[in-house]
Amino acid sequence: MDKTETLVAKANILIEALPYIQKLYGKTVVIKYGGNAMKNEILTRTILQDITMLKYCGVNPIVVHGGGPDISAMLKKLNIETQFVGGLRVTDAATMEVVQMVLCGKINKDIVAHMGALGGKAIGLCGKDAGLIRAHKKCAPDGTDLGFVGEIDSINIQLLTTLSLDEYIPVIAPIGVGENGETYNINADTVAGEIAAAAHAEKLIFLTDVDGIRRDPGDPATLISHLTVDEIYQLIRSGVVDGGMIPKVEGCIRALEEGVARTHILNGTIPHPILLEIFTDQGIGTMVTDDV
Ligand SMILES: Nc1ncnc2c1ncn2[C@@H]1O[C@H](COP(=O)(O)OP(=O)(O)O)[C@@H](O)[C@H]1O
Ligand SMILES: CC(=O)N[C@@H](CCC(=O)OP(=O)(O)O)C(=O)O
Repeated sequence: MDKTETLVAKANILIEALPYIQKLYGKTVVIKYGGNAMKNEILTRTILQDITMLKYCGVNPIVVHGGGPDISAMLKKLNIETQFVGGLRVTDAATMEVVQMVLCGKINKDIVAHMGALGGKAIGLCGKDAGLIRAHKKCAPDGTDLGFVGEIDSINIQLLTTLSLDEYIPVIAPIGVGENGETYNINADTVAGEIAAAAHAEKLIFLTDVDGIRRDPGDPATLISHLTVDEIYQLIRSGVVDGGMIPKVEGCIRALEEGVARTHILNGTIPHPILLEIFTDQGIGTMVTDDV
């Protein structure tokens, strides 16, 4: 291949993205970046590059991040025991302080700084900023006292719209604020689902540590590329979808209820998962929609 042919081949790759960019131009894409997918700095960089690239293509990404493993590691260092009930961390006052420090003080600021270094105007927020996520104490179905675990009442979507229109990329830590200023710990998947629903986003993407939903959770060859909401309910009932996957599919269902067209569960431990999903025909991972 001579120099011109190489340049034309490069240009063609860019041009292939055009129809996908046209479809998403000016639309909102909510991306949940899970703690289990955040472990490798080089891969994290490719994800933050993808998000920055989306913004420069005229798409409005909103990022919600997790950080469960980092919270657990910090609690362990501090000799604070941690317990999960139904996938939610039982959060007493001491745990809440650590959750807030790790999510808002460390992970949120690290993501914002990395995205800033890549040229993205990332702005770090938690639910306390301008009442972004209002919440009240959540009651577990079995009556367990979950402490400061929150249930979402409302999302200040106007704040996110304003920031997106001003070219910012909101990066949100999943902490809610109560009526009297209480701090609440909320599962990041739940926050992402509610924000996608409130924003009437075009897409909701969960980046996790598996390639999507599998018929046999231990066997990568059983990846399911498309599921409807009815099929998801069957998979939950049969125990195939379990543990940390449950809040993700619930987030998908919540977003679909509010008119979000497509929701996806993707592997965040491979390079450029977002661009691969958005800018290629085949897509990757599992797509959940409300019809066939
Ligand atoms: N049917 C399934 N297919 C794939 N993974 C599943 C399934 N059911 C449960 N899981 C589990 O869900 C996990 C992802 O959730 P989680 O660990 O909470 O990730 P994150 O930190 O990204 O939120 C997977 O690592 C896997 O162990
Ligand atoms: C109530 C509750 O469980 N909150 C989560 C918030 C962080 C989170 O959801 O992080 P991942 O997405 O990495 O799991 C926690 O304390 O771990």
